[in-house]
Amino acid sequence: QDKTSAENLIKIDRYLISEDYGFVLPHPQTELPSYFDPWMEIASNLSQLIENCQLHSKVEKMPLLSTHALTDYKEQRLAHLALGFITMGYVWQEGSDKAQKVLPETLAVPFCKLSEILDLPPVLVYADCVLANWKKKDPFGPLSIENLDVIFSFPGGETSKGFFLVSLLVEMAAAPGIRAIPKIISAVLHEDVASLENALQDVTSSISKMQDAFKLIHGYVNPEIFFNTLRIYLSGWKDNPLMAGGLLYEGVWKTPREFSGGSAGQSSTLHCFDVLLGIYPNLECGSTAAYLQSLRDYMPASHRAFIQAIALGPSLRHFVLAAGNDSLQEAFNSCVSALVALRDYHIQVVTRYISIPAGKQKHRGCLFHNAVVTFPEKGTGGTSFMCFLKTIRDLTKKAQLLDV
Ligand code: HEM
Ligand SMILES: N#Cc1ccc(NC(=O)NCc2cnc3scc(C#CC4CC4)n23)cc1
Repeated sequence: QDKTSAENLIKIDRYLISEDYGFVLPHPQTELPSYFDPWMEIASNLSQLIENCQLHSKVEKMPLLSTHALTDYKEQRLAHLALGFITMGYVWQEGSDKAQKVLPETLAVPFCKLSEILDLPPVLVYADCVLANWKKKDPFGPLSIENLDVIFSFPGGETSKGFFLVSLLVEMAAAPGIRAIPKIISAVLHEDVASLENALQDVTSSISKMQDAFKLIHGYVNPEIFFNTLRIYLSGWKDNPLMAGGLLYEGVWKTPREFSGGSAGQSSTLHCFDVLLGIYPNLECGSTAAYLQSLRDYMPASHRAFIQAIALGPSLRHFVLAAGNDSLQEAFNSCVSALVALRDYHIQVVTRYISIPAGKQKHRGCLFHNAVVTFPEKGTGGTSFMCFLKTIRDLTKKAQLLDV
């Protein structure tokens, strides 16, 4: 009885996770009822409005709209996405050293209302601009980068679009791996070594396909534009020296509130593989563990619950160790190695897209506005997020099962 309940606990469709798209929102809505045109016009022309310095006046003139009409889940995700883009544009349009400290109530009130409904924070999150920010150009065409487009983008044009679409394709490549997780859990529960080995191979091949998709970044994202333009718009207002106390959400809270910048640490995919394989950044890693844990609050509630359900399930590691079966152990270890390779590749990309452009940056002060604003700045070389990425990569390596 408890086996079937554990198996029911882990069925992905209960968590708004798609068989084909994983955590990606399938076929996102791209339009809202015309009542919301004031929001959609601004969000759809954000780069132009910023470049022509018209964004502020457009937002000030925006009517205070009610979110009552937004009853459908995909409408709510689209509205949170649109208001998220407008908010980041509004706060950062004068550059990272002249942040807007007050968000007008015509933006703050509906944005916070929608955030409450969706259990997301009132800041642009990964689930918005990567998972829900896409459409096919030709609806009957393939899911290839040439046939995909974003719904909204920031200044930096093709680079902004490329960054979100490449991340989307990596998330789509993860779908077979996510789909294999319930199979792994039930194989462990039924001590079915053969099915377990197959399901682990599905995860391994899915992770290597994620890395293949990742390679597209070099053709679609320009390092200088990423670092000097796009990065600014992903920044948040937590522990941010220039926004002490955070952003004032007018008409919502009387005092300013802090929220972290967008981070891919908010992607549920790697959290799932980490928990499945027993890669827990434990407290000895200090800020890494706390930081990763805090990122789960920035995920859709149902995705967060799925990660929790895996954590509460049977331990895959213990079962593989106890089985003492070489080929099973190899299947487990190749899964871990694929994850290490993906994180190694990611670190190389971060070096090319952040460390090198940062090194060319004349005024070093601008480095303050990381999207990850939770680490004290240590200057470019040992810059804090690089330590975070290397810590989590090294933790992944340690998850290998040594020959017993
Ligand atoms: C120009 C390309 C990229 C740059 C500069 C970049 C940079 C970073 C940085 C600085 C972090 C540290 C935490 C944060 O600030 O979010 C991070 C974390 C992360 N990034 Fe990226 N990233 C890039 C592309 C991607 C892509 C395409 C993916 C695939 C989905 C990805 C997945 C992740 C994940 C999962 C984390 C959390 C840390 C981990 O679990 O290893 N990144 N990235
Ligand atoms: N200097 C500097 C510096 C520059 C960048 C960062 N961090 C950063 O861009 N995080 C976001 C990220 C990392 N990897 C991936 S894939 C998709 C996304 C996304 C997104 C939207 C924002 C939710 N991301 C930190 C420091």
